[in-house]
Order: sequence, then structure tokens, then C-alpha cells
Amino acid sequence: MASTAKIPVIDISGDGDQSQVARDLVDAAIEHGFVYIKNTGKDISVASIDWAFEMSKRLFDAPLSEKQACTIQQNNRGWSGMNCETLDPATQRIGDFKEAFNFGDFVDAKAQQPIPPTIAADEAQISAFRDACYHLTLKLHTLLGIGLQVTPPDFFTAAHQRARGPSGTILRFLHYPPAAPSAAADIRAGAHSDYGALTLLFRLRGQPGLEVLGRDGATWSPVPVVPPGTEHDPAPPVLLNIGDLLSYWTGGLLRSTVHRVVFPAAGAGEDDAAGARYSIAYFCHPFGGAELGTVPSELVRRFTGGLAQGNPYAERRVLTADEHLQMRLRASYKQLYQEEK
Ligand SMILES: O=C(O)CCC(=O)C(=O)O
Ligand SMILES: [Fe+2]
Repeated sequence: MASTAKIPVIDISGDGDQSQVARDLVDAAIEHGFVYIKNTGKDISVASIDWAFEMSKRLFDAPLSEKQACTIQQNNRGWSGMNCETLDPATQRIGDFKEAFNFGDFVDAKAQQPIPPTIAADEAQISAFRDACYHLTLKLHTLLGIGLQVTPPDFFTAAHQRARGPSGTILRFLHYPPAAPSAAADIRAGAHSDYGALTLLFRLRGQPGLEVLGRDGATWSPVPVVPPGTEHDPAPPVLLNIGDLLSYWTGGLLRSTVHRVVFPAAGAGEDDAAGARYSIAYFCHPFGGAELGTVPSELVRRFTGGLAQGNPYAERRVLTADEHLQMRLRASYKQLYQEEK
């Protein structure tokens, strides 16, 4: 079995000077594209994470008719059923072995999309959890701006302010049922990179399966839920990964690492191989009109200057965040977009 990914654990909960933390965060984003954010319960309370997982279970246990009434639309909000999304269309024979529910923006703690009646009474609390994720990502964007020496340093934070307008940001509950019914359903989530700027991922102890692709493009390494040194923390770390937009903005300096979710092999260590798996992702996107050109940063300039030949990002025309998201959704939801023709 491949050895586990050596992703660093970073504590961003301190109150003092954050410049070293910012540098560590950027180094990890360059090297791995993934960073564990130590869970001290300060940015997002442990109770609210536990609660969100309870809510997710309740939602997926709701009658099928309730979920179907909220079927995912082209605005990327709602419920996607088993095999509906195909994250690696070039390789997968059938879609991902999972179901998911996407929450878009809330206004005054009210969802702007149909919500299953089973969880309707909890709408405001889901909105509050989404807000807590939003504030954590703003903090992370501030640190990334400092660590990358972007001018002005709040470049990323400014692009993610809600006041700038609607964004593609999604809070997503994910449910991966226990076992594949046939050999064709061999993957829980196909190999992909994330479409947004960055992603926060919440996982549960005993439910592994996430793997990252190495720089060689061939080796997959498991990403443990509880990495060494965090065993006694109040909750597993929040896993942060860089998405395509931060990679575009930095000319490829920050790595948008390809990852996937597999069925764990029986007896594979920390896992409960036979069980269902739940995870919660917060996909953070800038306002829709944000342009994805290279940011003013000395580190980025040095990187792209030195490697202009080998950097595929440098040759692409500047897209906006909305154009990019539409392109990616069309590739992974074939049926949803076929219906419009
Ligand atoms: O469930 C997970 O661990 C990861 C899911 C994921 O990568 C995604 O939904 O983009
Ligand atoms: Fe992902």
C-alpha cells in the first residue's frame, strides 16, 4: 500500500503575529496543495461540526421523494443522487458512488432553493454553519495573501467579500453508501481537482478513503483523517485544499492537487471498511465576475518568470470565475446539461 501523504498540520488559531503561519501555509500550498488546519474549536466549534454531520445523516435518510423534489439544478444547488456526478469522465464507466446535497447562498438565514421538509426547521443553523466556514476561508485568504506577498495583501479576501455579489460558493453534504453493488462502481469520487479557490473538508474518525495524486502523476497516497500529533485534539483537523482558481491566480505556484475517494480495502488501518462514509465540503468561490488573471506578487512573478515555458496556466486567456465554473459543471453533470438541448 502507498505510504500516507506527508501533509503538514498548521495551527492558525493564535492571536499574535501571523507572518510565520502565513509562510508555512503558503509553503504547504505550494508543495502539497493540501494542509491540515488544527482543530482547536476556535474558528468553527466542534459542537457545530458534530451537529452538521447529524443534520447530513438526517437529510440523506429522508424519504427519496423529499430529496427528489430538491434535485440539483444548473445553478449547482440541490440534491444529486447516486451516480449522478462523474468527477473523472475520461476514466469512469459509471458516475460516482455517492449522493450529495449542495447549499448555495442563504439570505437572512433563508435558503434560496428548495430544502427537504425533514431539515427545514434547521435552515437557520445550516446557514450559521455555512457562515462559520465563510469566515474561516476569509481568514485563510488573508494569510495566503500575506504569505504570497500579494499587493495589496487583501487581494484574495476582497475577491471573496459577499458584498461583491453572488458567487458559486457551495456547502456540500456528502454520503457514500457502504459498498459497491457491482464491480463497475469502483470509485466513490473520481479523480479531480476542485473548481473553486479553496475547499474546506470535514471528515469523521474511522471513515478514510481520500487519496491524493503525487507529482509523478501515478502514485496515490491516502490522507488520514487523524494525522500524527492531532490524536488528542477535540476534533480531527479541517482539511484545506487549494482549488483551481488559486492555482490560476498564482500562475500554477499554488498546487490544485488531484484527489479522489476510494472504497477502503478491508483491514486498512484506521478504517471501518464496511460502513457508510459521510463528509462535508465547503467549496469557496469568489464573486462571479472575479477575473482569474495572475495576481501581483513577487513570489508568483519569480515563479512564472522562471518557468514560463512549462507553465500551462500562463497561456490561458483570462476567464471569470463564473465562466470557469460553468465549464467544469458541464463536464461532470452530462445528463443535467443534456436536458437543456
Ligand atoms: O469526501 C471527500 O473526502 C472528498 C470529496 C471531494 O473531493 C469533493 O467533493 O470535491
Ligand atoms: Fe474534491
